[in-house]
Amino acid sequence: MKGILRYLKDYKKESILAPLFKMLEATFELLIPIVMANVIDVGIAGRDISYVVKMCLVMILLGIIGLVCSITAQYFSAKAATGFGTALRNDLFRHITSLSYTEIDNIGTSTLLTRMTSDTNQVQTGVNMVLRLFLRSPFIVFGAMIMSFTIDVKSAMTFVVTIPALSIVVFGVMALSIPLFKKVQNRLDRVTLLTREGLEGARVIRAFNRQDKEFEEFDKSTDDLMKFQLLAGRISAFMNPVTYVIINISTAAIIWIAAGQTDAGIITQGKVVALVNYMSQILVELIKLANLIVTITKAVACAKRINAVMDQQPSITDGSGKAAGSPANAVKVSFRDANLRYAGAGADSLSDITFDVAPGETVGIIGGTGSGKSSLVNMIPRFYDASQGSVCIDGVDVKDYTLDELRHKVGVVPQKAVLFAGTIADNIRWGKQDATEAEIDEALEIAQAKEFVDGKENGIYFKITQGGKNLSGGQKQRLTIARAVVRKPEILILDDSASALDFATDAALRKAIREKTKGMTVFLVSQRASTIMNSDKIIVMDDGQIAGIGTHRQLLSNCEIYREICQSQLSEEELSHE
Ligand SMILES: Nc1ncnc2c1ncn2[C@@H]1O[C@H](COP(=O)(O)OP(=O)(O)OP(=O)(O)O)[C@@H](O)[C@H]1O
Repeated sequence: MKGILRYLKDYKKESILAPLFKMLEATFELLIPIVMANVIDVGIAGRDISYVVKMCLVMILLGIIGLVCSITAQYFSAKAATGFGTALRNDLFRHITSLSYTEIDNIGTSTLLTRMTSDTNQVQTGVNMVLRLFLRSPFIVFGAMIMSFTIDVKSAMTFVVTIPALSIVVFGVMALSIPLFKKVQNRLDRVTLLTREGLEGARVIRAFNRQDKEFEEFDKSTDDLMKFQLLAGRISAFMNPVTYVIINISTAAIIWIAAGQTDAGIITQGKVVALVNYMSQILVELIKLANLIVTITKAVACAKRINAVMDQQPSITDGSGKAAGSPANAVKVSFRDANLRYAGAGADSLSDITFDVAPGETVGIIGGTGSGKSSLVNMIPRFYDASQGSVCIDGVDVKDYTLDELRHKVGVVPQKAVLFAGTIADNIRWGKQDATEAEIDEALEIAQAKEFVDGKENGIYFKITQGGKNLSGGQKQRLTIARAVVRKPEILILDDSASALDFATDAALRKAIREKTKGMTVFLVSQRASTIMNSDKIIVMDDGQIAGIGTHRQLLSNCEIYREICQSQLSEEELSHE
C-alpha cells in the first residue's frame, strides 16, 4: 500500500485539505449538542422564545457551515482519489505492456484485467474513504468523550464502559467479516473469469451446444459467491441490533445517573440531552470507522495484488543497442545450439536448434502440431529468449539489440489474426505510422487483400469493428500480413498466417512476397507442404528438434518425416517437383 500511495504525490494539497475540512465539519458537529443544551436550559426553561429562535438559527448556521466543509472535503478527496486512480491505472497499463510473453503467460490475461479494473477501483475507493474519515471518526469519538467529561464526569463514566463494549462488537464483527470479504473477492474473480471466457467463446459455446453446461458452471460460481456474500451480510447485519441494544442500555444508564446528578443540582436537563446526543454521535462514528477498516482491508489486499504485478520485471529487456547499424552479414539469421524451456515447464520445448539463413532467403518451417515451429520463430523477435545457445541477426546476438531496433528489423504475422477497432488504414498503419495511401495499397496488394478491400464501402477507410468481427477469417489474416509488410522489415515471419486462405490465394501471396519484397528474408511456418515446398530452405521440426534441413527435393530423399508429410498431402506430380 505504501508504495502505491506514491500516486498521490501530485495531490498533496488535496490529501491534506480533505481531512482538515472533515475535521472542521466534525468540530461544528460537536458544538451542536451544547447549543441544544442551552436551548433547553435557557430558552425552554425560561420560556424565552426569542432565545430559542436565536439558538435554532445558530444551529442552522452551524449545520450550513458543516455542510460547506463537508462538500469541500468531498471535492478534495474525490479529486485526489480519482487522480490517484488514473495515475495508478496508467502506470499499471504501461507496466503490463512492458512485460514479456513469459510474465503474461504466468499471470494470465484474466487476472491482469481484474487488476486493471476492479482492484484499482477498490484501492481508489479506499483512498477516498481514508481521506474523508481517518481523522474525522476518531476525532468525533474522542471529542464527544471529552465534551461529555466536561459536562459531568460521573455521567461520562458510562462512556468508559460503553465505548469498549461497542468497540468489541463493531470490531469483532469486522474481524469476522474481513476474511469473508477476501473469500468474496476470490469468488468474484472466478465469476469475472467465467464471464470473460463465456463472452469471448460465445460462438464456440453455441457451436458445441455447451450453453447449458456453461450456464451450470456459471450458476455454481455465482451461487458460491452469493453464499459468502450472504454469510458476510448476515454477520454485518448482526452488528446493528447488538449495537443498538448496547446504546439503549447505555442511554438508560446515562439518563439514570444524570437524573440523579440533575436532582442533586449538579447538571441541568439540557446537559443530559447533550450527553445522549454525544452517545449517538460516538455510535455512528464507530460504525463508520468499522466500515472504513473493512474498506481499507479490501484496498490493502487489492493493492498487494497490484503490487505483485508491478513487481514482475520483464524478463526480456533492451540490449546495449551497440548492435545498431551492424553491417550486412553473409548470414542473416543464425541459431546456434539454441534450447527453449518455457517458465514452469519440466522439459525443453526446443533443443539443439542450429541453422543459418542467408539474406533474402525464404525458409519454410514444417512439422506436426506442437513440434515447436512457433516456438522457433518466436525466438527471433525475442518473444521468448533462448534458455541456452544463441540466436543472431546479422551476426549479432538478438539480446544485444534494443527491442525497438529488433522489432523494426523483424515483422511478425502471428497465428491468431488480431485487429483493432478502427479503419483498415488505421490497422495497417500500426506497421508504419506514416504510411501513405500508396504504401498501404502496395502492402494490401502483396497480402492479396487489395481486391476485397476495394470491394468494401469506403475502401481502406472501411470501419473494422472490435476484434475484426465484421471480416472473415481469411480477410483478417490478409490484413495482418499487410500490416507487417507495409513496414518492409528485413525479416518477415508468417506464423501459419495463411491457414485460412484457399490454395490459389496462398500461392498468389507467396508469389507476391517473392517478387515484390526482394531482399527480405522470409520465414514461412505452415503445416501445409504446398505452402513451403518452393522455399529456398525447409526446416522440418519434430518434437522440438530439427529432423531435417534442405530443399524439397533433398528432404524428400533424406528426411523420412518430411516424406511422410508430403505423401499424405501432395499429388504424385508435386512429389516429383523440383
Ligand atoms: N507459452 C507457452 N508456455 C508453455 N509451453 C508452451 C508455450 N507455447 C508453446 N508451448 C509448448 O511448446 C511446444 C511447442 O509448441 P509450438 O506452439 O511451438 O508448436 P507448433 O509446432 O507451432 O504447433 P502448432 O502447429 O500446433 O501451432 C508444445 O509442447 C507446447 O505445449
